[in-house]
Amino acid sequence: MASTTQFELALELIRPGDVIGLGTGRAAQAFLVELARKVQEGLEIRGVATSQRTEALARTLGIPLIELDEVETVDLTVDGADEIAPNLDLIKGLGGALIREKMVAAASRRFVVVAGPGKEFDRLGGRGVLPVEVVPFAVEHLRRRLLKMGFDSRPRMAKVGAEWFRRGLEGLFLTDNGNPLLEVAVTPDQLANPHEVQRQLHDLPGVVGTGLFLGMAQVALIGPNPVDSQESSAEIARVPSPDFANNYPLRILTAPGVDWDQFRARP
Ligand SMILES: O=C(CO)[C@H](O)[C@H](O)COP(=O)(O)O
Repeated sequence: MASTTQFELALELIRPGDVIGLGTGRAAQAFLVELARKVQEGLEIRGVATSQRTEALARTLGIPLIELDEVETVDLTVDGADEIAPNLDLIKGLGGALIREKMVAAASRRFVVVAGPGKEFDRLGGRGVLPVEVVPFAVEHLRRRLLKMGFDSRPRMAKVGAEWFRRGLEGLFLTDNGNPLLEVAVTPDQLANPHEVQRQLHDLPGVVGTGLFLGMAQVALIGPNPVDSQESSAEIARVPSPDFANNYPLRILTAPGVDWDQFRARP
């Protein structure tokens, strides 16, 4: 158990024939590398990618892919998170894939978060940023509407040089859906009732979706994540050395009402 990583433990939840939701971000991609190894050894699964970036990496690694359109349910989704609250409410989407990630998670019988240190917060909003995807029409108008609701925001700008950041009009970052991403400043007090905030934001015409993933994750596996740069997929291919993994305790968090042993056994 000492040298088990969060990615190896997530792998143990997979059964032959499963459809696996493939998350986006460093932790999700480290899981992809482990999954690819199992596929090479003969494990038969099909993956549903949550972003173009993940799709490209999965293809490179030889993981068979299908579209979400082809299935009603995904057996297991493994994805990262930006914030994990004690009840496993999450903030996701700082990697820009929140809408597809949420669609795949919503279709999943089981949704497991893999994360490195630093993602756990006593209260949602601890990191101070909530990603919100909006339509490209009248972004400044939308920002003013948000400000009147008490939410300051700024549009994410395209990062030149990182291949997965698509450059949009006026230098805005655009998601895989072709939409800008607003980084909304939030505090734990503002997110004290995250369901209400979710409702308010969804009620605003022009908002496509938020990075609030409420009541969706059943398990979070927190452990070493050795990938500390998103600058190239070469970085992503780095996997934990046994020594690195040994130095971090693996922690298993469950949502209210979820028992790890039952979850793991999966009838
Ligand atoms: O939601 C996400 C992408 O939209 C990522 O899962 C989240 O940003 C965590 O990424 P990382 O594992 O790189 O810290």
